[in-house]
Amino acid sequence: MNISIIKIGGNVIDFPAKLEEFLFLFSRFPGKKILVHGGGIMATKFGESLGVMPEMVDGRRITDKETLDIVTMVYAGLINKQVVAKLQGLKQNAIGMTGADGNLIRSDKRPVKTIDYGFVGDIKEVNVDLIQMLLDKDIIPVVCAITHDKKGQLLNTNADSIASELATNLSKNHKVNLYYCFNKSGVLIDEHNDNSIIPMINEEIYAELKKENVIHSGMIPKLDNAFAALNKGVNFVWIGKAENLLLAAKGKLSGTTIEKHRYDLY
Ligand SMILES: Nc1ncnc2c1ncn2[C@@H]1O[C@H](COP(=O)(O)OP(=O)(O)O)[C@@H](O)[C@H]1O
Ligand SMILES: CC(=O)N[C@@H](CCC(=O)OP(=O)(O)O)C(=O)O
Repeated sequence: MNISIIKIGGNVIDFPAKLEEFLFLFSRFPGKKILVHGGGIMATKFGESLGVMPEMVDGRRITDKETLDIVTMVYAGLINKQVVAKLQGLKQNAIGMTGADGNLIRSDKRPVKTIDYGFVGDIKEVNVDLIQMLLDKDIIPVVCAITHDKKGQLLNTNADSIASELATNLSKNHKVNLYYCFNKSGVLIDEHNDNSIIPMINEEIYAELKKENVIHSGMIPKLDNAFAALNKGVNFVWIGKAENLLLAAKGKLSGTTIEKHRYDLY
């Protein structure tokens, strides 16, 4: 089976017109598909309105008890259910899920090393049978950034990592394409110039551009997840603008394609 995993983040979700447009394009996306969403911007705003200030380290949210409650309400509640309702309105039979639902994604609380991330989960197991069952029935999983430890504890897990792990686990039995949609045209040479797209990136170019600080902040975990997926058997990984999703699906140049190692280093 060919499966497409499509991820959207806070920069699309937080703008109603962009979200509507994206969901319309998603509804037109052909074949078996899964939507993974974050919503970090909304969680930050909602937290701040309740006096809970965000703390991020390397693109990951430090998640204390109050923050876990907030992200659960925002990701698993408001965003997930609104997205599912909108997809139903577009005649897409979507089902909203956290990692706890049907034991979809089990994770371990990240061990404390130099930093205590709190209730943040690192993914250990994906219930691929459940996804297979849903896709076989033409039901579209809409997966949010909340997982569980199977001992009763919910955990906050970066949505880029969820998309990458779902893709990797499904690629053992299927041909999987992974699309990271965000607010820019792709990985850029100048992040303020949407025309400066790097059409293809491999790990050598990535290392170089990271050293030069051309690639930084949220793009680092995104690319780490993208390369991890490709190296573990995912067929195709793309990073680009949400509105170019269908162009990417048709193989038209529109964003950044992740490439495997091309050269041996002597
Ligand atoms: N070279 C680069 N090209 C594009 N974006 C970059 C680059 N370097 C850093 N970024 C930043 O990474 C961000 C994307 O990461 P993130 O905010 O985590 O995405 P998402 O919207 O999926 O949550 C961009 O909005 C941009 O500010
Ligand atoms: C542990 C961790 O950092 N979790 C993320 C999950 C949401 C997310 O990934 O949202 P975007 O895709 O919108 O960035 C967070 O709470 O910000």
